[in-house]
Amino acid sequence: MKGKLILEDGSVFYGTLVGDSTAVGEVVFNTGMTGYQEILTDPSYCGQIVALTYPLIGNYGVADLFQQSRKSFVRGFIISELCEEPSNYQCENTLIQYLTENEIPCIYGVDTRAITRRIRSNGTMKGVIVPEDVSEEVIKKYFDLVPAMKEVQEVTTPEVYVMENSGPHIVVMDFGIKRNILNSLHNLGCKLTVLPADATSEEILKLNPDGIFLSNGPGDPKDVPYAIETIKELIGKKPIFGICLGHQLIALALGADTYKMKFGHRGSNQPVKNLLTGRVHITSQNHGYAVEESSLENIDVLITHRSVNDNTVEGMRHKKLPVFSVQYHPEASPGPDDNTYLFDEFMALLPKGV
Ligand SMILES: NC(=O)CC[C@H](N)C(=O)O
Repeated sequence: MKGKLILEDGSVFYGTLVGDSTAVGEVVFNTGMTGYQEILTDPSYCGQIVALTYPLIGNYGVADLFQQSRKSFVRGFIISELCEEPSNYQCENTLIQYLTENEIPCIYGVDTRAITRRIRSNGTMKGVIVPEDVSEEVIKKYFDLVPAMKEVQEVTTPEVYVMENSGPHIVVMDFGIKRNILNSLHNLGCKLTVLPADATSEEILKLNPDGIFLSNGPGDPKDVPYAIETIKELIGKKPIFGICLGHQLIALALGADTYKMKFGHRGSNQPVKNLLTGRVHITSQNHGYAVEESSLENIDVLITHRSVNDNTVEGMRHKKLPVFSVQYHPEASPGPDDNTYLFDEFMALLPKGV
């Protein structure tokens, strides 16, 4: 079926819909050449319509192995050329079938580079995907739909679960965690107890963990004030490591501030400088908010990493307490393995970690 994507600035892009896709969300772009299934199932994209800048998507199909969470939480997907004949030894299904079976709205055959240029000039915008004949009036109604601000509640685990192991015990606060973060910690021997986002500090400390991990997740970090309060109560009591949303929540809990970036960082080729070693690592990223550097001035933290592209804060460490975090995704999936050393650094902070 023919369809269109309408952006908040009034621009319209015509293409083909998978099924009779309809979607409304914040339109963002990802520059990764591969990893479309990991992007689809990364809960941090909940509430967003993702445009992929790489021109050919679907060419290696989909497989359960790449799944990063129980389902896809993206509101929609925008593709230039959708490959319907994948070729790969791991391929279990075609992308188009996966999108259809999982009812993920998608428009393809559109100029994703033009869309990206719009977003880069105007900043992240709301967008709507609809069949071609849908009237202006209905489209306006979609735009007026206030996006649900409860994304973390939508993606977090509904119940506590444990991944057994013989090493240190980590409590994971799940704000929308990617499977490869859990696997990265589990592969290092950690026993993981995964708690919902609204777990209290008493519930966490009662488990007497060796360390606490704060996950990635969707939306504005300021939309989860209850988690900020919990983290305030945990800082200094146990070693803490945070990734992406977890990093932003640590900053807010320490009294620093976060802000919305113009169009964010999403892709698997983002250069980040480790200021402690001087080395530049290629990183996988997916974030639209960042920690405000000036707000860290009077707080006891050291900026440890910076984006080489725009100098924004990409990592920090408390000067006295065992708390550190990064804005990017060291577990990759998709992306390079350059940054797995951060999980080793977390292990080194734990009483039973090495
Ligand atoms: N990957 C993440 O955890 C994203 C964090 C936050 N939702 C942001 O967009 O900045």
